[in-house]
Amino acid sequence: MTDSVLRIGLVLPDILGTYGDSGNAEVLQRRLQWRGITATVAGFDHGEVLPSSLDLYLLGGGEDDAQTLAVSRLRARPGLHHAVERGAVVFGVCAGLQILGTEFTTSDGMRHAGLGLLDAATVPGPRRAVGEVVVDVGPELGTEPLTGFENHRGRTRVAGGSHALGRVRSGVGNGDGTEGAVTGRVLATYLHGPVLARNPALADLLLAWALGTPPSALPLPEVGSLREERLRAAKRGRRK
Ligand SMILES: NC(=O)CC[C@H](N)C(=O)O
Repeated sequence: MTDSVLRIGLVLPDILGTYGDSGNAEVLQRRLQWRGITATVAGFDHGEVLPSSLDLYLLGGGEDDAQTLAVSRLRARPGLHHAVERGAVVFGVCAGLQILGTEFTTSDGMRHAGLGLLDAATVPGPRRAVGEVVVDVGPELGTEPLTGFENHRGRTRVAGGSHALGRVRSGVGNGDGTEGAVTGRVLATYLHGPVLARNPALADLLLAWALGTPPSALPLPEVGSLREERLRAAKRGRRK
């Protein structure tokens, strides 16, 4: 972070951003603003060059074709890799998770190289995973349980260079009981929502990484009660 302004970039919002994932940028910006910290949000469409100088990058979800186009654009230029080498924070959702991994196979059986920023490989599952998810976050990150909505066919195996974000209490996630993947400051999940609106602790974890220090507490009781309600709803609607 330079000049006391945190710079947030939406990566290819024209093709990656199903289920309002671009709203994650708004959540981060607003949570900083409430603490008196200025943040800028800029979107970089697929015709534009993605700068490597930003503090925090967001990748949303997308259909198979959209994510195949996205990965070809991102592999053609080293912007995101240079940013990660500089210590920037990267947050991916669903297709974003799959793209950040080493490789993914789409529903048509085509295998595509990923960006290799996470040690995670994705193959199609037997059916789409659709519904509410609750995730118990691993002790490495230690935030409260996450809630979100998933809609994906891919199943992801996290290997030794990354660790899972957590374990699913309900829902499918990666498909083997785990959810998401993390390497350093690159973190990804299957959860839509926008997930950072539903899980402020995760938003603040990303902000702590980007700021280099945990942001001040932000007591918003209504956000807490909404979270409790969603956890209860996920329990009631638990999938078999
Ligand atoms: N919601 C998404 O981003 C879907 C990702 C991917 N196309 C899948 O179906 O697995």
